[in-house]
Amino acid sequence: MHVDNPPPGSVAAPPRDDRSPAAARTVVTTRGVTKAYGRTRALTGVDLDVRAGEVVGLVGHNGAGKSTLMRVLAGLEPCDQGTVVVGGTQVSPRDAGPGATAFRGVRMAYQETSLCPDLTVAENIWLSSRHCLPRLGWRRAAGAAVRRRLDEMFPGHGVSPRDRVADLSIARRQMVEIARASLVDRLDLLILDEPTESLGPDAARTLYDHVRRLAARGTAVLLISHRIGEVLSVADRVAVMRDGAVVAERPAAGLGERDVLLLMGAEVAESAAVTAPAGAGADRPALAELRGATGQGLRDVSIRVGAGEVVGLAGLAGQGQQEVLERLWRPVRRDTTVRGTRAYVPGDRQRSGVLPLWSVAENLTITAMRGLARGGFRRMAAETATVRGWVDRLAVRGGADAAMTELSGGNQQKVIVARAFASTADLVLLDDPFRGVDVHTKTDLYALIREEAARGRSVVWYSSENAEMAHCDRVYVLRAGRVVAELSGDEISEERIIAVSFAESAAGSESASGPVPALSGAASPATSESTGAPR
Ligand SMILES: Nc1ncnc2c1ncn2[C@@H]1O[C@H](COP(=O)(O)OP(=O)(O)OP(=O)(O)O)[C@@H](O)[C@H]1O
Repeated sequence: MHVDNPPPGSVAAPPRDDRSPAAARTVVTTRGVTKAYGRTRALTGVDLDVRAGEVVGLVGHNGAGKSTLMRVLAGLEPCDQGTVVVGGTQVSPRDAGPGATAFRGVRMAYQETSLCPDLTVAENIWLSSRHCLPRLGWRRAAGAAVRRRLDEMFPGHGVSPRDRVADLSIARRQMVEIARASLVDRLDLLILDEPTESLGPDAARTLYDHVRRLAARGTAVLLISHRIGEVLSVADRVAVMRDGAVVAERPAAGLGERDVLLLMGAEVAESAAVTAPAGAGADRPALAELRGATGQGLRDVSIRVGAGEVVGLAGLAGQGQQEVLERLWRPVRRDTTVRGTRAYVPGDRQRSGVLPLWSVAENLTITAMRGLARGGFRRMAAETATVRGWVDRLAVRGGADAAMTELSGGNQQKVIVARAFASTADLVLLDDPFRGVDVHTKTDLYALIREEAARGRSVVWYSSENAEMAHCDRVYVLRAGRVVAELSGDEISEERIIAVSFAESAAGSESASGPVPALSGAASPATSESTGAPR
C-alpha cells in the first residue's frame, strides 16, 4: 500500500510528544527550502521546525534529500530558495559556507567521516574546534577534550588522541567523528547522519544514551538513520522525507516500524523477510575452504563454502570476520583454497570502493567488462543493457551517467554491490555491504543474493546486523579470531548469534557487557586492487 504524497513542502501538524518540552524555543526553522544540483532537484520545498531539547528522527529512501537538508541546516551549503531561520535569526545564502558564524551552534557528524586521515585524532579536533581551544598547549587540550567526550559517549572506545586517523578502524573513525561534532562551546543542534551504520550494538546504545542526555540539557538532535527501530527508540518525533520534501511528521511514541515504512512509501508487504531455505547448501561441493587458518588475528579457523551457498560471518565487530574475507580474497596461504573467480564488496566505500571520478556506468561495468567483451572488443550495447538493468533494479537515483560523487551515500553503496554481482565471479565476498542502504532496497538485495545463490554462485557475507544473517544457509560466529559456533537452518537467529557471541566473552576475561577490543585496528582489508575485479 502506498501513502499518498502530499504536495512538496506540506507538513502535517506536528503533535507534541510527552518527552519534549511543549513550549521549547525553536532552534531551526525552514520554509519552502529548495536546492538543485544541475538538473537534480535534491530539495523541493522543505518545511521543518526543530525545537530545543527534542530528538527528531529524519527518515526516507536513499536520495530523498536528507543529507542535503542537513548540509543546508549546518550552513555548509546555501539553499536556492526558501527561508532558513537559525537561533531566531533568518540566514541568507551569503551566510552559508565552511566556518559560517551564523550556524555556530549547529554541528554535524557526517555519514562519511570528515576527518583528515593523515592527522592524529587530537589534530583533527583542533582543526574543527580551534576557536574553543587554547593557543598554547592546544594539542594536549584537544587530546584531553576528545578523550573525555569519547569516554562519555563510547566507554572502552580504544582510541588514543595520538592515533593517526588513517590507522583507525571504520567504527573508531565514526566514534571520533561523532565526538568531534559535539565538542563545541555552545551546542544548540547536533546533526547525526547515519551515526550507527558502522558501530556495534554496544556503541550504538551508549551513543543514544548520550543523545538523550544532550536533549535533557536542551540540545536539539536531528538523527538521520535507515534503522527505523533505532530512530523510534530514541526520537521524540519522526519526520519523513520523500522526493526532497518533508511529507509527514509524527510523534515517535506509539509509532511502529511498519507505520514509518508506509509513510516513506514502501510496499510493506514486499518488505517481508526473504529467508534462506533451511539446510540448503550443506552438502554441496566446496568452492572455498579455510583449514585451520591461523595468523593475522585468526586462530585455527576452519570454514567451508559450498557452491551456491550463502555463508554468513557473524559476531561482534572486529573478531576476525574481515581477516577471513581477506584470506578468501587473496588465497595465498596453503591453509586456504578457493576455486573460481572472486568479487569483493568492501566495507569502507570511501577508502576502497568508489572510483569517484568515474560515472555510475563505469563503476558498474569495470568488473563485468571481461564477461561482456567478445574477442577482446567491448560490446557497448551489452554494457549499456547491463548498466540499465542494474540501475533500474536497484533504483539508483541519479542514473547511469552521473558521477559517483553526485550520488547520495546509499546510492553509491548500491552501485558497489551491483558491481560485484554484475561480474561473473563465482564467489562474492561482502564486507557489511548494506551500510546506508534504505530498508526497501535492502529487501531487494536480500532477494538478489538468494537468486544468485540459486544460480550456483557462492556468497560469504559479514554483517554487523545480526538479523541479516537469517538470509544465510550457514553462519559462522567468530569471537577473538576463532569460530565459536556454526549455525544452520532454524538455528540461525539474532538471539542465538548474540548469545553465542557473548557466551565466550563471559567465559573469558572480558565482561559480557564490556567493551570488546577489535582484533585489527585497520579498517577493511580491501585495497585498490580489491575494488571488485575478479581475478
Ligand atoms: N554534490 C551533488 N551533486 C549532484 N547531485 C547531488 C549532490 N549531492 C546530492 N545530490 C543528489 O541529491 C539527491 C539527494 O541526495 P542526498 O544525499 O541528500 O540524499 P539522502 O536522502 O541523504 O540519501 P542517502 O540515504 O542515500 O544518504 C540525490 O539524488 C543525489 O544524487
